[in-house]
Amino acid sequence: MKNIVILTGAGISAESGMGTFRDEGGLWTQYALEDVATPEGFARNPALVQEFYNIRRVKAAAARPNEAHEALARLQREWPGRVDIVTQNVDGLHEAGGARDVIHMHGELAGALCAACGHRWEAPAEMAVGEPCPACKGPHARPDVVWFGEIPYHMDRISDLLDAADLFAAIGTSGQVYPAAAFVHQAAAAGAHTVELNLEPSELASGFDELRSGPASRVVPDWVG
Ligand SMILES: CC(C)NC(=O)[C@H](Cc1c[nH]c2ccccc12)NC(=O)[C@H](CCCC/N=C(/NCCC(=O)O)S[C@H]1O[C@H](COP(=O)(O)OP(=O)(O)OC[C@H]2O[C@@H](n3cnc4c(N)ncnc43)[C@H](O)[C@@H]2O)[C@@H](O)[C@H]1O)NC(=O)OCc1ccccc1
Repeated sequence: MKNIVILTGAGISAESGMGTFRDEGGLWTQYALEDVATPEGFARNPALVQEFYNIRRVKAAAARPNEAHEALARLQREWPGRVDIVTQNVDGLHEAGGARDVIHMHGELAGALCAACGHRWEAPAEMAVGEPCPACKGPHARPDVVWFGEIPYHMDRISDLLDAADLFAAIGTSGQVYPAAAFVHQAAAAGAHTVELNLEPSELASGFDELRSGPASRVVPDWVG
């Protein structure tokens, strides 16, 4: 039976009030990516970075999944083959919508990571600068998210899933950030049928076999059927 791999981006959570990065009024119009989503930015001004993620963590905790998240969870439950969800999003809305085994390739707002010893634990709603690590007691806590210049999580597992995909779908992503933006090519090379579901065709649209345009809360349930 067909193996389905689904890549999601900020667009799937837009209608849940999470905003996106590069659209009108997006996060990267309010903050400089270099200042808040790079290790160098964290070293320069950890207070600004913690503020940036504290605001998003509180927002994500209050957000509700939308019909797109719920439709993907239903597909996972009802499809006789594999359905793997790989997300670039750091919110927990896929799980809140009922999905399981979601692969967070860019980390999660709900997680804290010790930059010194690598220990991971559940992040407090508001993480302070110099938040102590419960393991090494050092003041090196950071959000457990993947910043630019850092290696995304679970890349080997994702690569194996792409090589075995029969159907690849990208939902709500602009295709401007690598290595996620290259997944469609790896899946296509493995013989997968590829479909992009987005508000409007992304920069990568020509690389897909099929395009479905419109708000995720409508086009994803329609696509799942
Ligand atoms: C800017 C870009 C050029 N930079 C990169 O790609 C760099 C690499 C790089 C540097 N220079 C380059 C030059 C050329 C190519 C690549 C590079 N990448 C990295 O550094 C990555 C690490 C990148 C991760 C950075 N962290 C994020 N987030 C976590 C933190 C946080 O969230 O704060 S990235 C961040 O932006 C990414 C893309 O954003 P999208 O989700 O696509 O959101 P966007 O706003 O852009 O688009 C929204 C879309 O939704 C649509 N939409 C809106 N509303 C709706 C709606 N209602 N319904 C449907 N669709 C909708 C819109 O039309 C739009 O198309 C997301 O992944 C998001 O997580 N690491 C790495 O490469 O390591 C080595 C490596 C490589 C291979 C294998 C191993 C190691």
